[in-house]
Amino acid sequence: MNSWPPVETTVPDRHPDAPAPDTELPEHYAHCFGCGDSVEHGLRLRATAGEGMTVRSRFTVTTEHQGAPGLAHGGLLACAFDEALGSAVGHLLRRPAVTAKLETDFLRPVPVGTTLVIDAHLDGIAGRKVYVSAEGTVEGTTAVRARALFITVDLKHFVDHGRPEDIRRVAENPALLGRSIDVNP
Ligand SMILES: CCCCCCCC/C=C\CCCCCCCC(=O)SCCNC(=O)CCNC(=O)[C@H](O)C(C)(C)COP(=O)(O)OP(=O)(O)OC[C@H]1O[C@@H](n2cnc3c(N)ncnc32)[C@H](O)[C@@H]1OP(=O)(O)O
Repeated sequence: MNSWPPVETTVPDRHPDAPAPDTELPEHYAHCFGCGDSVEHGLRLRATAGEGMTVRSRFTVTTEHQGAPGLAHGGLLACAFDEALGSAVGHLLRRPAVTAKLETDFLRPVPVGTTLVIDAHLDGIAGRKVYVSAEGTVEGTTAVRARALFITVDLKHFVDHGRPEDIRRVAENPALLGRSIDVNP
């Protein structure tokens, strides 16, 4: 296995405004496929802040998430990890960030009807680069591991690149961003 993080990093402190351990984390965007309650067949990940630089997420696999009969689609599992890892970065650092690289190891199939518990850990930062990893277990057995590089960005990143009508909807109704992000800090 390659060394991780792949570059020299420092381990940051939790942001002073990071949610306390055991706090249930809100969805970050109502229309997010990973966590949004408005997305009918979305993953609806639920997350809780952990101790130190950790966040625990849970994803229950439904019939809409199949790739093979009765088994979760690997791409959707990767999506669940993207969300879980991004949630750790966003909530613990209180900074917007986007995924630049995401790698997954699928060790065991994940059946429909089971809940994957994803423990994400923020491993280190180097400038704008944030390295984070996670392990997903089903009934105590490791099923998926993932590692990712997130890059911190300004909120302007989303305004510049997002579809204008969606940006406008959020500006008109900031509640779409849940309680995670203060658009007028
Ligand atoms: C007040 C705020 C509070 C906030 C907190 C709220 C709580 C929030 C809770 C929850 C959060 C949400 C959870 C969501 C989870 C899902 C996230 C997603 O799915 S994001 C969508 C998919 N990803 C994209 O769309 C990115 C597309 N890519 C880009 O836009 C650019 O490529 C970007 C921004 C990633 C980098 O572009 P550049 O121009 O800004 O910067 P450059 O110089 O290219 O890269 C910076 C450094 O990173 C390295 N880098 C970039 N990409 C790399 C890669 N693929 N592999 C290795 N290194 C890479 C570069 O080599 C450079 O390194 P060197 O500083 O020179 O050492």
